[in-house]
Amino acid sequence: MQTKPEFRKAQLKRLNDAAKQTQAESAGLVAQLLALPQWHSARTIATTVSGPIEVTTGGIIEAAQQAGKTVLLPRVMPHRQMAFLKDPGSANRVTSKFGIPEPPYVEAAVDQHPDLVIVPGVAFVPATGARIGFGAGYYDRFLAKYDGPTVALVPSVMNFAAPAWPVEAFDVLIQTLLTV
Ligand SMILES: Nc1nc2c(c(=O)[nH]1)N(C=O)[C@@H](CNc1ccc(C(=O)N[C@@H](CCC(=O)O)C(=O)O)cc1)CN2
Ligand SMILES: Nc1ncnc2c1ncn2[C@@H]1O[C@H](COP(=O)(O)OP(=O)(O)OP(=O)(O)O)[C@@H](O)[C@H]1O
Repeated sequence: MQTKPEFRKAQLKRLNDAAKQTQAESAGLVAQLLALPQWHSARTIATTVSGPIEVTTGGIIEAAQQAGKTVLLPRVMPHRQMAFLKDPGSANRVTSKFGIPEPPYVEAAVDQHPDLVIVPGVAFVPATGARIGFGAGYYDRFLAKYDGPTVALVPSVMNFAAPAWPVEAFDVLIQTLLTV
């Protein structure tokens, strides 16, 4: 089996090649999310601002706002921690050195206990909930301390019948995986 870094490198190439397909699949995955009971009962939702190779999250953010839910976005912090902060609106996000728009750090806007966390990644095994992300362990660290519901939107290029990477003890399984 490939190591995690080897698998991630090959998978990132596949994600780049499939970017248009992933964009095309996003609306259907978001529609499934909006039908979940976990979505309806959540007052606060943690998601991300998606990049070009990820499932488009703009529709999630809009739907949450329209439903009166609070949108929380991650900000990368020292020691590979993430703070989830209330979305200040697209005009007030600050682009990190990794190119991801993030909320500025405002202590009063931190909420580490969202009612629902939508987890990004580069590959998933829907049958088991296994996930591999971009490789810094941010979500694994966060989810280790989070006990609420988790969901991932899995486009076809990220869908694996079995893990093609080593699943380790600290890898947190995702509870609900939505597929095309
Ligand atoms: N749209 C989106 N936002 C997200 C994530 C995501 O997966 N998608 N994240 C999901 O986690 C967090 C940011 N994730 C990151 C993952 C890796 C690196 C990274 O590899 N940076 C350096 C290496 C740094 C290091 O090794 O400490 C690099 O690219 O060289 C940065 C941010 C929070 N925001
Ligand atoms: N709960 C944790 N506490 C401390 N370190 C952790 C924890 N979870 C993962 N790590 C560390 O994070 C590093 C990256 O893990 P891994 O390669 O699984 O990241 P990933 O799941 O792809 O990334 P991410 O979760 O950011 O999307 C590993 O070196 C691992 O030791």
